[in-house]
Amino acid sequence: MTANFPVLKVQNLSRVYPSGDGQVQALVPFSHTFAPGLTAVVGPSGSGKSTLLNLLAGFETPTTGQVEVGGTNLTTLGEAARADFRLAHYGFVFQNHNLVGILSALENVEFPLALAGHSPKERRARARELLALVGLEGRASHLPGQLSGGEAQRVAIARALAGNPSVLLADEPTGNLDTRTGERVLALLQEAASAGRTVVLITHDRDVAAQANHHLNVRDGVVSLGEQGSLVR
Ligand SMILES: Nc1ncnc2c1ncn2[C@@H]1O[C@H](COP(=O)(O)OP(=O)(O)OP(=O)(O)O)[C@@H](O)[C@H]1O
Repeated sequence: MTANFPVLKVQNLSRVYPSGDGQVQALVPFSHTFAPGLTAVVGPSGSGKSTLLNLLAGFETPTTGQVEVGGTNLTTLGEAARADFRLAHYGFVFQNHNLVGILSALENVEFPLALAGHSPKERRARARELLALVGLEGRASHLPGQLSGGEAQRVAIARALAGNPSVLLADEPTGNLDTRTGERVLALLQEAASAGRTVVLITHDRDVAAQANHHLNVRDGVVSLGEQGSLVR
């Protein structure tokens, strides 16, 4: 069953970085409404994919334009309000998964729920449920260093889903994984997308891109709507 999650929309979004005496136009202004489902962002190295993801997350400030989720303009929120907004609406799955090394798998999944003010009992129950969803109920007490790469990535997905986010941003989440584990991680992201979330995934993998519902090509900072894999290296 799909839920109605708030829509992710960008208007006239661009980013210029200073570079030596000059400037790099990392992202040329573009407008787009992300449809619910899985969007693959593809393009050559240095084309602007990470810049786009960082802007969508509000980690970077746009040079022009804005990012909106459910009509709220992320760009004009102050730092603290933006952090709260992110906690409520976003989940992140990055390749180095950013798990907290001294916390167990279960505690890592609980972490965003603790920040969001859920009671210990409530967050433990939800974290257990999510670890089971990603097939890791047997690894709850493992530290990240005691998990395989694929297991750690699945913990990262469980953590990203903990706050029931509208928007899930993933940067090469299958990049380090063997084919079978990568497929499992992708299936979890697809499941999150088919529930009605907007999942935006950067990938260099043609097979991963082929499984997305929507495609954005980025080349020299220019974003275009693309057929699957047309610009994947
Ligand atoms: N903080 C920064 N300062 C200056 N230039 C930057 C900065 N971050 C990125 N760039 C430049 O902006 C362009 C886009 O970089 P970006 O990291 O978005 O590319 P990418 O498509 O994600 O590349 P890759 O696939 O290699 O990760 C590149 O030319 C890069 O050198």
